[in-house]
Parts: sequence; C-alpha cells; structure tokens
Amino acid sequence: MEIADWRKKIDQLDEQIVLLLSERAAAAVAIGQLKQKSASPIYEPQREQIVFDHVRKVNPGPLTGAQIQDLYERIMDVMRSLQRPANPDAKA
Ligand SMILES: O=C(O)C(=O)C[C@]1(C(=O)O)C=C[C@@H](O)C=C1
Repeated sequence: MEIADWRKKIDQLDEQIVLLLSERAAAAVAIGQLKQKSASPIYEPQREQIVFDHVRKVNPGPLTGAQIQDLYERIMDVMRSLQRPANPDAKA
C-alpha cells in the first residue's frame, strides 16, 4: 500500500477509536455520578493498576506494555477530569 492508503486506514481506525473513547468516557461519567452520590474518591489507584494490568495482558503488539500503559495513564487522567462534578462536560 502507498502512504495515502495507510493514511486512509488510519483515518478509519481513528473514527473507531474516537467512538470507543466516547463510549468509555460515558461509562466513566456514569461511575463518577455514582461516586459523587456515595462520596467516594474519583481517583482509585488500585483500580487503575488493574486496568493497566488488563490492557498490558491483552496487548497484541507492536506497542510495548510500557507504551500501552503510557496511553492509558493519559486516558484515565482525562476520564478523571471528566468525572469531576464541576466540569460541565461531565453532564454531556
Ligand atoms: O473504575 C473507576 O472507579 C473509574 O472511575 C473509572 C476509571 C477509568 O477511567 O478506568 C477512572 C478513574 C479511576 O481512578 C479509576 C478508573
């Protein structure tokens, strides 16, 4: 394939990634609302470690485990900011 073909593939994959991230964010917002009701902390490092272990386990490569974890550290950082009640985007 030519570069243009690979870029088209990347554009299509990005559409799927954005949809999945949006779905994941909606789940995180729902969890955030439940946490707010029960006055539970937003940041749960033990749960985040489980998520890291899980995504590293299912990672088929070529990304390394450390690279996958880097991506998930950023993803969960964004999820936490979305869960904060003061954030109007959390209600979307
Ligand atoms: O599982 C939770 O408790 C969540 O709030 C979701 C989530 C995540 O995005 O996976 C976000 C923040 C927490 O620190 C842990 C995990």
